[in-house]
Amino acid sequence: MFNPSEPVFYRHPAYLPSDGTRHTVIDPATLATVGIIADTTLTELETVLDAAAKAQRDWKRLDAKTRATVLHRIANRIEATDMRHCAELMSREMGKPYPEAIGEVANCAGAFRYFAEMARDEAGKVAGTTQAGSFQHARYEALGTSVHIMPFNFPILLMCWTVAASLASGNACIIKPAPATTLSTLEFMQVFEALPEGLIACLPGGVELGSALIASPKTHAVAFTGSVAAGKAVAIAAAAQMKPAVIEAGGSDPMIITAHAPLEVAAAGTVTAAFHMSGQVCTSAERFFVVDAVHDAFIEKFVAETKRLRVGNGLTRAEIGPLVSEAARAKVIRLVEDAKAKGATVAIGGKVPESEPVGWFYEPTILTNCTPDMAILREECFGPVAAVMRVKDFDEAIERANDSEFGLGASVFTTSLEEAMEAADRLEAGMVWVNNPLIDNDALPFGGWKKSGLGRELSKLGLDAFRRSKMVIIDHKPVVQSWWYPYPDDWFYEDGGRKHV
Ligand SMILES: NC(=O)c1ccc[n+]([C@@H]2O[C@H](COP(=O)([O-])OP(=O)(O)OC[C@H]3O[C@@H](n4cnc5c(N)ncnc54)[C@H](O)[C@@H]3O)[C@@H](O)[C@H]2O)c1
Repeated sequence: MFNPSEPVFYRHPAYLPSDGTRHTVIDPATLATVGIIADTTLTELETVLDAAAKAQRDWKRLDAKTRATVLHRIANRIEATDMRHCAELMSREMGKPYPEAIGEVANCAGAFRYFAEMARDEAGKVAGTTQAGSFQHARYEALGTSVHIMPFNFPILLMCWTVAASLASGNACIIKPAPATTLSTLEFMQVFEALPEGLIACLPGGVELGSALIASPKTHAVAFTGSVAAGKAVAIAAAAQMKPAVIEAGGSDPMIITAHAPLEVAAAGTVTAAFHMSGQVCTSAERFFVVDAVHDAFIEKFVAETKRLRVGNGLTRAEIGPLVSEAARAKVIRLVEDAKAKGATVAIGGKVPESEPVGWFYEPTILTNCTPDMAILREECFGPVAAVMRVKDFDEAIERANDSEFGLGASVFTTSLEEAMEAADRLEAGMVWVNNPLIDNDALPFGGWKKSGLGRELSKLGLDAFRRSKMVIIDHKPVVQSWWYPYPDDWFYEDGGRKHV
């Protein structure tokens, strides 16, 4: 059994790498080594892809009901398994507070149940026919083997969203976890026990392995979640192979506090939206636009709520764990210092906590008096920092919120129905939340506009990403069609030219 004081050396049980490189996972709270992982070699990759192709040939031929039964078994297994070890590994790998890690894993069963039933519900479309005696329809079929390239921040939940849809569509799945969160992902793989051998695999590795998976002729679809820069590279690499790719990229979500905001609720909600997982949620609220009429009252409450947060190791009673890496914290420091140099005021935080000198911690921070020339209003910060800008009114807030190359999510706190509906209409984002940020729903499409992504996860769109349509026309009463060769004589002018169609 896992011993937290001993680093783990991990080799994938099915494919033991012999001569590959290794990477070390460091606990960002203590800087201790959590594990040393043997990365997948390109030779091993071929073996895994061949096994996936073999398993997929049978999997895709199964009837939808049987496939759904297997997916429900996976969901049952997730619900029945003691996931404390997996959650603890996740906390130690990337700093996520333990209750959030256990919550993430517990939430995964829903996607398997949802896609199991959705794939059963419809497998295509029967169209009204263009002529009698013809059965004209489109059916959905599996693509083959899908590649799932994952980020560190929700290594298991986000993997389940696309893996469930892909399996339900009849595909094999190859998962490439983020190097930092390989151990918890490998630990979670036990829930796939009910699947035929070879149909799913988790391969440790970095960018080189991810690129090889996309380039391989043995893979047929890509699901990527990560930064905008990597997402662009993945989209281009997939396009070069004409492979469909769902790209879930980064963001810098706006949060609007209107003159009609319920301030108590807004202060509590924004603390979670900004600082949940130390701001390392793709839909973390980073840019705050607060209407002048309530600005000072809101900031007072926002600061008071933030004071209640405890910074510390995610395995202790702390809400704010460390950033995932030294580089991640360096970026936060750069953005805060740039904002301060350009006139921002630190309302709270703005520094490395004295209580946590070892790990990659940063205090939950509120910056006021922010202006659009500050890098923090242009770049994704991905840290526990709320950059607040005072705006004249609701219209200015919407305009400022949309002034971004990102378009993942956007949130508003208001009790005005008119403002809520206006915000839903006018915000340029793939997801809009009014009075309840960060929520998702398996039945609704998840994804971003602009540079925040291409394609959608979850919902029917998330299923369609892993299947291809085939138009099928069957004439069950065969007749010679009027337009078939040779052309009838009366289609010609007397001089031999064609008259009309
Ligand atoms: N839109 C969403 O749903 C969503 C959800 C979670 C996280 N994110 C974003 O993810 C980022 C944080 O995650 P991260 O730091 O792990 O992201 P990252 O881009 O550094 O890495 C993500 C994954 O891509 C792989 N990778 C990187 N470059 C690659 C390439 N050229 N070819 C193939 N694979 C490549 C990495 O090894 C890793 O597995 C943030 O920007 C966050 O906003 C987005």
